[in-house]
Amino acid sequence: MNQFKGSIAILGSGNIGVSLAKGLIKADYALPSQITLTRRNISNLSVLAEQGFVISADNSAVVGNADIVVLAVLPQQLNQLLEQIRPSVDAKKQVFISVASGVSCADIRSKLGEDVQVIRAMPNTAIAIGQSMTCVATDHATKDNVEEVIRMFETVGSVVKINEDLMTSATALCACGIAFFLRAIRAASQGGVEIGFHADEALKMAVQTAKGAADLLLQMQSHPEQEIDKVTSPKGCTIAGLNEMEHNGFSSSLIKGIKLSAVKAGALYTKE
Ligand SMILES: NC(=O)C1=CN([C@@H]2O[C@H](COP(=O)(O)OP(=O)(O)OC[C@H]3O[C@@H](n4cnc5c(N)ncnc54)[C@H](O)[C@@H]3O)[C@@H](O)[C@H]2O)C=CC1
Ligand SMILES: O=C(O)[C@@H]1CCC=N1
Repeated sequence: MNQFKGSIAILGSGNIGVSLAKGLIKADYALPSQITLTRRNISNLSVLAEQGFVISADNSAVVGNADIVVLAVLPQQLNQLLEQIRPSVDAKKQVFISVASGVSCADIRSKLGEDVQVIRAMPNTAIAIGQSMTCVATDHATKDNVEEVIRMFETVGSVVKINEDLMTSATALCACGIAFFLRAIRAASQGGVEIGFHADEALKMAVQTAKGAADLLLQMQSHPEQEIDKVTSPKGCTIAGLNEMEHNGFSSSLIKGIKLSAVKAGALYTKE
């Protein structure tokens, strides 16, 4: 695998920033010494410093030395960050990757300069273990820069390039989506406890069952209903349980939740 040669800055090293940093190292895309992590309170990053990452609270200085800059603060923290780094931006040197929900490439260019290269990426927290579903979009970045960003995120999971206007939908389905599936696994394990298993074994069983379901679809390239049909014996216990769940709104609640998350994902940022 071709290691990235330059320097990466992750500005805002919270949940997703740190997950990305860990994933890139695990995938051998870069060495810890090539990645600088910033955060307002850097004492929270001391464990990562021990692992060889460069740690800083000075966003502006870090941007000046970086080739790839990942913007990983909350949407409501972004404008302040962009103001801090603007003096250090060199449109010919850095490529900006924003993972911030609901902030367009044009919004970022309007703060950093119209000639700046901005690509949006929407990963999920499974990026820490190389299993992210990441959607990538841009409105103007060069083909070479988009290809490098796709290569970067492909080292830590799957990538789909989408139109920028679908980015909030991707946020709901994939970035929020991991929480929805995690809650479903938790609920299944709670059901397992009610029918006789200890919590730890119920969780283990639910996790492996969920993993098997996902892998069946990935490896067989089949449709969920095709696989469900193989489980539901006539007059059997699966169809009884499944229909009871549907009567209680199982699919409907998932669809409604995803739709609400998509609306919210587009409404977290104010341009000022
Ligand atoms: N958490 C997730 O699963 C995903 C989050 N995102 C996006 O990633 C962004 C970050 O989300 P989280 O990691 O969940 O939030 P978080 O709150 O865990 O991380 C944000 C970090 O930025 C730091 N920060 C704030 N202002 C700063 C500044 N001026 N300089 C340096 N650091 C600063 C905060 O101290 C915090 O550690 C958001 O825009 C969110 O929409 C995108 C995909 C998935
Ligand atoms: O909940 C959020 O707002 C962020 C964006 C997608 C995942 N977490």
